[in-house]
This record gives sequence, C-alpha cells and structure tokens, in this order.
Amino acid sequence: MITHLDLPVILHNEKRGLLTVEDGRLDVLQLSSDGRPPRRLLSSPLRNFLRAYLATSKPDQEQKNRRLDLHSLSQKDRTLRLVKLHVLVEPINVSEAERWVDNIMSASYGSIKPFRRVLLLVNPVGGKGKAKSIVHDAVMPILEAAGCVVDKRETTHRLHAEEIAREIELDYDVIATSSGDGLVYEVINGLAVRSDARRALQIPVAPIPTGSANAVCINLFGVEDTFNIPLSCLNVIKGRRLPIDLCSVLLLPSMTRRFSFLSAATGLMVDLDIGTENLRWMGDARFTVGFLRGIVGNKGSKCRLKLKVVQDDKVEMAREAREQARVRKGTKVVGGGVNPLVNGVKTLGLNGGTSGSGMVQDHGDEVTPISAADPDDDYVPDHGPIHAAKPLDPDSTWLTIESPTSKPTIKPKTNTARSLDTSAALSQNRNDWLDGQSVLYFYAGMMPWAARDLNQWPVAIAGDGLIDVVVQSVVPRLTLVNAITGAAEGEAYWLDSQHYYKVSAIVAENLDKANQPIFTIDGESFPWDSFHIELHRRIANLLSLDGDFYASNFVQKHEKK
Ligand SMILES: Nc1ncnc2c1ncn2[C@@H]1O[C@H](COP(=O)(O)OP(=O)(O)OP(=O)(O)O)[C@@H](O)[C@H]1O
Repeated sequence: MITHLDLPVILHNEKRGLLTVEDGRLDVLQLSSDGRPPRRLLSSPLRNFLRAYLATSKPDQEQKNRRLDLHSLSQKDRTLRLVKLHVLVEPINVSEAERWVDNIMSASYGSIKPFRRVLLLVNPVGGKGKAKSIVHDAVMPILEAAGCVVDKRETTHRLHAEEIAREIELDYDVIATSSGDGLVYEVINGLAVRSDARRALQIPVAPIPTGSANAVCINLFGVEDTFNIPLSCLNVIKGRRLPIDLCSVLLLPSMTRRFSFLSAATGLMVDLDIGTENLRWMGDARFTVGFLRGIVGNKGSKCRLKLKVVQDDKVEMAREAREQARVRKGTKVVGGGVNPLVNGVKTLGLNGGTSGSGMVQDHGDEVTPISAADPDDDYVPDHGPIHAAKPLDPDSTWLTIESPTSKPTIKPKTNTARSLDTSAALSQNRNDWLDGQSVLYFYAGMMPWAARDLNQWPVAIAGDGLIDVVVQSVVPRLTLVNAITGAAEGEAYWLDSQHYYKVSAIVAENLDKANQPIFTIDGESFPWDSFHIELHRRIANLLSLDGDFYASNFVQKHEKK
C-alpha cells in the first residue's frame, strides 16, 4: 500500500520544490521561503504520465545532486502535448526518490507493463502523405519519452506490411501502424496465415491515424478524437488488450482466403470505398460524398444472401449492447461524447490495481489464454495455425435473402429518418425481410463505426462471436438522403428498410457478375462470384485505452428505453 508520494526536489530555477502524487495526479510545486502558498508549475493526470527516470551516479559522484526526469502528456481540453522536465534530487533524498519513481510508475501504469517493445510500421503514402513527418515530429518523441523500444520500418510497396507480419519474430509487445485501416488489415492478414497464427495474433495492433480511412481509430477513440495522434500514442504505450473476432472470408471459385476485422460490403457501400479513391485528398469527408453519389445512382446489389442468423430482434440487440456497455464500464454507461482522455486509464488506482466498481476487466498486457476468461469461447488454446477454410453448407435454418432479378421494386416506407421516433420504432420492430424487395447494399461489420459520419452497426459488441449484418432494401432516394442526418448517431438502425441481423456465418452469391464485379473486405476490393464468411472468436487483439470500443451516444441514449 502506497502511503507517501511526496518528494522534495530542487527545481530548474534552483528554488525548492515538491513533487506530490495525490488523487491520480502529479503536481510539481514550487515552495516559498516566506510562508506564501506553493506555486503549481505542472499538474498532470497520472493516466497521461509517461515516465520518471532517476539518473544513476558514478561511485565518485554519490555526494552530488541526481537528475530526475519527468515525462508526461499535458492536457488542455482535448489537446495533449508532450512535456519533459527535470529536477534535482539531493543525496540525502536519493533512496526516497528511488521509491518515489517506483511508486509513480506503478501508479501510472497499473498492471500494464511499461517500456513496451513496439514494431512501428509507417506507410509514407497513406492519407494525405504526411505520415513520415507526423511520426518524426510527434509519434517518436512521445514513444521515446515513455521509454518504449521502437523498431520503426517504412513500408515501400502494397502488401509490404503483410509480408513483414508474416515474417517477424514474435518478440514485440505491440504492432503500431501509422497509416489508415489498410495497414491494420495487412498486419492482421500477415499474422493470421502464419503457422503460429494463434500466438502471433495475440500481439495487439494499435493504429496511429495518418491515413484517410481510419475506422479503427473512430471505434477506439470516438468521433472527436479519431485523429488525435498523441492519444493514439498513449494507446500504444498504455492501451489495454481488446480481443476482437476475425472473419475468414473465402472467395469462390478461386478459394482465396482473406481475414477481415472490419467489414465486408456489396452494392452502394462498395462505391463508397472504392469509387472515391480519387477523392482521398478530402480525408474522411470523401465517404459522405461517395454515399450521396451512390444514392443518386441508386444501384442495387443483385445477390443471394444466406445468413446463419443468431439474433434479429432490434430492440433486444440494442438492449444487449447497452447492457454490455454498462457491465464493462462499471455501473454507469460511459462514452457518447464523454472524453476518452478522461475515461482512459482513470481506473488505475495508486496501488496499481483498478479502483471504483471493480467491474472493469483489466487485461493488462499479459498474454492470457482468452478461453480461460470465457468458457463459451471457441478459442483453441494452442499456438498453431487457423484451420483451413472450406466452403460453407447452408441448411434450411439459414435465412435466404434474394434480390429479384427483374426491375427493382421500390417499397416506400413510412419510417424515414426525419420522422424517426425511437419509441414508435421500438413498438413496431419491423425487421423481417419481405421477399420481392431489392437489396441496395449488404454490409457486414465487426465494430460500430464504418466512418465518422456512419455508425452503421451501433449494437456491435467487441468479441461477441457474431457478425452484425445490415441489408438495406431499395427505398426512395429521399429516405436515404434523410437518413444521412442520423447516420453518425446510428439512428438509421431503426429504419424499417434497414434490416439488421447478428449472424455467425454468411454466404453471398453474385447474381449479376457483369455489372457488379467486386465486393470489398475492410475497404479493399476483390472479385465477387461468391464469398463465404465464418468467424473466429476473439482470436486477434487491438489495444484501447479502456479495453473496449468507444461507447457511442446510441448506447447511452437508449439506456432508459
Ligand atoms: N510505400 C508504399 N507505396 C505504395 N503503396 C503503399 C506503400 N506502403 C503501403 N502502401 C499501401 O497503401 C494502401 C493504403 O493504406 P491505408 O489503407 O493504410 O491508408 P489510407 O490512406 O487510409 O488508404 P485508404 O483510404 O485506401 O484506406 C495499402 O494498400 C498499402 O498496402
């Protein structure tokens, strides 16, 4: 039990100072000699504290003052800035200072091991092409200030990150990717095809948002902090393990297999990702533009979908997502506009354990067999490969959704986004697929947000072993244009035309190969004849500041319903 966290020091201006740790904060105080109250020079929450380092002394210099370095991220509103300061410790206080350093490090890191070994992959052409300078100017200084051991490698060509992940020694604590979702996808795919895939995938991946599509960062840090570089660095340094499911997507007839952690799409959503590459300069605004363009085209997706449905009750799915958020975060749902900078690692107690309700699962960064935590898990606790993919064999219990091959039928619905009333939707809960409807898009996802302005799967739960599937039927254009307003908040979930299922397997057949040759996996395009998706539960890992996805307004808003 830590009882004493004050340390007398000499400040840079040679005045006397005191370092105090109290209520989860470090304060650096300048003491006055004339009885006036002390002056606060720095006040930093411990969740942002990176490192305390007491210089060693040579045998003949034991009677000299010792330098103590303090590195932290100072925080003003949502802005984090690296602060490095040093003070001097007098010889008489050295033993106390050594204890103080140990104490502040364990209070700041809890069960997280400091000084992580980081493989940092940098895509110099991702997003607006600024990754190299962002890494040089902002990322490396923060990681180094935290004492991380960084192996930085630039990718030189497409799929280079995948090649690296296939070959690396598994002696990193984290693989950080400075790019967009594409590099995370490549790393996951590289790790997943290894003969020791199950062990390799235990190394968590932590994205640093220097790409244009950074859906993972939205899901980890929220809409407002998606591009918060220092926050993403803090996640590399102190993030907690977040086990996620992977989809194994088998393409027929080529029998090509890819792993997906984010999404699979047909129809309008393909145009949104692939049809907007020339708009990359816009950043993530390109997706709204793509959506509007797609609606104007109003192309349907001619397909036969077979879904192994586990849950199709929208009210129940929303309730479960809410409950999940409540249980994971403690007694109160957090998120939804709540600053992850505040939620972050705040539950670390001074003793290094967790404080508060005790309901927060602290995964730390130890490699634990996931199956030990969840008896229902299909995780195989060996360190071998992921079993080979084979075509699925849907039976009559699967739901079949087939677009008519004749002219699309447009069925106007009364429930537009503008007139969306959740309580009305709750009482109606119309989620049944009516035969004869045309499919505008099929979009399967593993995390809530597809883009900052699209919370497409608001009831997605990390590592629940289920794929969230949206099948949007063709409706009048105005309905979809109106739906854009609530899309960022996940409100389109309640549209009658947006059919929503939690499934454990999918077969999607292309009924018009000439006009819709491709589908996308995690935003990358592939030839589409048919694809079969099965799920591997909690087999891969990301890092997040509280061990879960960022909790959306959607989960909070419907709490009382
Ligand atoms: N040096 C390189 N030259 C060309 N392409 C590269 C290089 N390094 C990586 N790539 C490729 O860049 C692509 C885009 O990466 P990523 O998705 O991470 O960034 P992005 O800017 O968000 O792109 P997108 O908008 O397509 O998601 C990936 O397919 C990756 O293989």
